[in-house]
Amino acid sequence: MSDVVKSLSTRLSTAVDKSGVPSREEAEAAVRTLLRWAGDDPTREGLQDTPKRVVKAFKEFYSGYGEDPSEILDKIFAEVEGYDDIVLVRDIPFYSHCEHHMVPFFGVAHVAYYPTKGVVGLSKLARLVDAYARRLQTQETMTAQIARAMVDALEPRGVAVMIEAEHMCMSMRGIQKAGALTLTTQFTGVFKEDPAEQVRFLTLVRGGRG
Ligand SMILES: Nc1nc2c(ncn2[C@@H]2O[C@H](COP(=O)(O)OP(=O)(O)OP(=O)(O)O)[C@@H](O)[C@H]2O)c(=O)[nH]1
Ligand SMILES: [Zn+2]
Repeated sequence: MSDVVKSLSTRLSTAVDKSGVPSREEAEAAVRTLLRWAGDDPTREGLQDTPKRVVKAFKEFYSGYGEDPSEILDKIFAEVEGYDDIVLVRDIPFYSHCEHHMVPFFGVAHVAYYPTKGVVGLSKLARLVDAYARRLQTQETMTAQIARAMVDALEPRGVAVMIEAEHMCMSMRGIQKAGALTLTTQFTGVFKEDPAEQVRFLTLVRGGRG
C-alpha cells in the first residue's frame, strides 16, 4: 500500500460517519421522547423550551466533532533560542461525556512534551484537550488521542499525558462511588523509554501543591 493510501485509510477508519445527521426538529423530538421516558410531560410550561435548550447544549457538549486537532497545532514557534526542555501545562480542566451512558466525566488533564522543531502556543494544548473532551469518550481513548495528536503535529522527543477524572456514571448511578478518581497516562518517546522522565513528569505535575 502506498503511503498516501495508507494515511487515507487510517484517516477514514478514525473519521466519524456524519451521513444521516438528523435535523434540529428530529433532535428536539428525540428529547421530547426522552422526557416522556423519564416520566414527565413535555407539553407542560416548564418543559416547552427544554428540547430547544438541550439540542443547543449538545452543540456545545459535542463541538469537538467539528474540531480538527491538526489545525489546532499547526502553528509552531521555532524561535525559542534552542529551548528543548520539558513544556508542561498542568491542571487543564475539562468536561466530557462517557460514551457508555452519555453522563459527564470531568477533571483535569496534564500534558507535556519535549520540543524538537519549536513550540506551540500554550492555549493550543488546552484547545486540544477540549477538542477531544467535547465528544463521546472513554478516558483511555481521550488520553491516547491527545498524545497521538501531539506526536503527529510536533514530532517531539516525547509526550506525556495524564488525566484525572471523576465519572458521574460511577457517582450518581450504578455503583454510586462518589469521589472515586480515575487516572490514566500515556507516554511516548523519552517518557516511555526512561522511567526517570516519567518520575520528572509526575513530580512536576504534583509539585507546588499544598
Ligand atoms: N474503561 C472505562 N470504562 C468506563 C469509562 N466511562 C464509563 N466506564 C464504564 O463502562 C462500563 C459499562 O459497563 P456495562 O456493564 O456495559 O454498563 P452498566 O450496566 O451501566 O454498568 P455499571 O456502571 O456497572 O452499572 C461501566 O463499568 C462504567 O464504569 C471510561 O472512560 N473508561
Ligand atoms: Zn459511563
